[in-house]
Amino acid sequence: MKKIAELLSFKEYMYMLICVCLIVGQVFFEIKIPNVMGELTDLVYSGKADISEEIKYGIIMFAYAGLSLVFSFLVAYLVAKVGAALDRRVRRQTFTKIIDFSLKEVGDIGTSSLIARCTTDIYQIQNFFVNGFQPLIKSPIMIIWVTAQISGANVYYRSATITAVAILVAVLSAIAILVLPIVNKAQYAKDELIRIDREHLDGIRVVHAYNGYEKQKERFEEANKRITDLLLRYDKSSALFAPFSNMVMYSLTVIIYIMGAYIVADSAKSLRSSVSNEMIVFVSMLSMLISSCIYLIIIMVLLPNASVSLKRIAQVLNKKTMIMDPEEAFAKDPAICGTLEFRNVSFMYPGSREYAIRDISFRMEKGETVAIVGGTGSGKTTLLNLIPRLYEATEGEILVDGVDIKKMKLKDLRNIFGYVPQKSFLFSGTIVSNIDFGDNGKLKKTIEEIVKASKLGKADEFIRAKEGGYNAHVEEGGSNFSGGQRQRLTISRAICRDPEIFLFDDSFSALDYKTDKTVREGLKETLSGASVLMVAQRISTIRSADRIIVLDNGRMVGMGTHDELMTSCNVYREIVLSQTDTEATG
Ligand SMILES: Nc1ncnc2c1ncn2[C@@H]1O[C@H](COP(=O)(O)OP(=O)(O)OP(=O)(O)O)[C@@H](O)[C@H]1O
Repeated sequence: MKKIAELLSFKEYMYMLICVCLIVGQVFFEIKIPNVMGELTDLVYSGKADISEEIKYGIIMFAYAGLSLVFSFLVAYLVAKVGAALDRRVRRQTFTKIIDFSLKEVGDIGTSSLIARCTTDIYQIQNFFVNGFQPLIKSPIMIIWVTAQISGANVYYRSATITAVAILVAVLSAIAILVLPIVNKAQYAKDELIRIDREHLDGIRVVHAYNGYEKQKERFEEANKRITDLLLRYDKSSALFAPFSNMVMYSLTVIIYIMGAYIVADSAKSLRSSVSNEMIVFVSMLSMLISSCIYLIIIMVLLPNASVSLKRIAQVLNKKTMIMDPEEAFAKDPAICGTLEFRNVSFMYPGSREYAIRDISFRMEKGETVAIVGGTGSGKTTLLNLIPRLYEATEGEILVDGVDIKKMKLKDLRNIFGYVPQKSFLFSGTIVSNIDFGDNGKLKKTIEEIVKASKLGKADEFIRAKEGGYNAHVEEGGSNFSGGQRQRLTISRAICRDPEIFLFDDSFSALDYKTDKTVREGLKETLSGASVLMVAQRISTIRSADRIIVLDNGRMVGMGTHDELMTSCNVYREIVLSQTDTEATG
């Protein structure tokens, strides 16, 4: 809450203050109306009123009602203005926070939940603020003011009112308390629904190819039913609000009229007009009092929705980012570049009890090409992900250019690498915006440099063949490109970054053997200064590496050249033999 409150500017706080003043004005004018009505009734009973005087009272009441309406409109306008600004800032703040999250924090909350929090939860908060602010401030003021006004009224009226209000508040508050856990569950059930939708869309090819509709429908239906049941329970509980409140209000009005009738009958004839007048004014005040109580309680029903959303946003904003800049950053020596060292590095995924990699030590010199090979799940990707600190090593040290990566500014560290992930990822935009992506602390790339990188990544030819060439549109996830084309574009992106160290995570797997070879040779010739750490499954891809690291079950079981490992490392030899002769020998 504090974090959200901090997002408002001084000017916006002033707007809120003005709103409060306007609401006080609104209440003042609304309360004036029954008082004027009382005076008019007195006048009518006295028999001294002429029509012009009655019209005068009518105009006064009309003016009060009009002023209250204008004030209400001004409040709504200012609140909408502040609400829109708040909405925008909460959205920005949440997105900025998520951008800083490491894979661990994203995993902790879950991608679908993060999407829901950035969209529906922020909307709930904004909606509550815009629609709830006015009644939230106005109702208590109205209740206090009206109570003060009717405090001098007949003791029977007062006792009946106090009893009715007490019943109303107790019952409606109990309903509101009942509703809170339902809202909480419904919000999380929505996350689950988004997760299923997302998964279905991501895996749509598999669903179609495997006729998996029924299974998907079942999963969706299950989650959908859960959310419908919860919403139904919420609606059923909230549905009691209006009828119950109306019942209390009408019953009380009837009770007051019955009491009034007895009181008038018992009064002296000369006092009857003023006693009936008191009753009429009291009933008008009463309707204001009860409707304010109802508004306040309706707000209490909407509040759980907003407060759950607020809590979910606060969880994101307060989540500690585990991977961040050190307090005192270490500037690396510019003369040393392209070296990488692992010192007894181990890593365990959050929530896992087993090490994904264990006690890894090696050193890569500038300009060297080191390949990592190993069976499925042996820890190759994990090892690579630790270098740009996508995850934090559990034990040991990783040094880049002689500096512990934890002591470097994240931006400086990541500027050193050209990272190509296992799954080629393209952003929606153009080819140019995808190749020239991010910031590497150097000058913005020229189109010539982008083309040069694309030529090296063997992407230039198909880019030119595309309609629009380098400005061709890239759809979400790069879905209008083939797997191989996506891989070449992501390789070109890494080359364009002009890094000291390339990190390739099985980045040549979707290329045919010839292209794989040409790209690697091109890289070696043109970027002879850059070091390369590459994960690859194909022996033909890694065979010419200066050194090959063999992983097995997270442990390093061999290191050396292809020929050395063929004689010294069983695991390596088995991998080579398991591949066809053509693949193994290139
Ligand atoms: N996010 C994660 N959470 C928990 N465990 C994980 C996670 N990612 C990977 N693992 C586990 O860590 C181990 C190493 O996985 P990793 O992806 O590094 O293997 P890999 O050698 O790259 O495999 P492949 O060749 O199949 O890509 C595996 O046992 C895997 O199940």
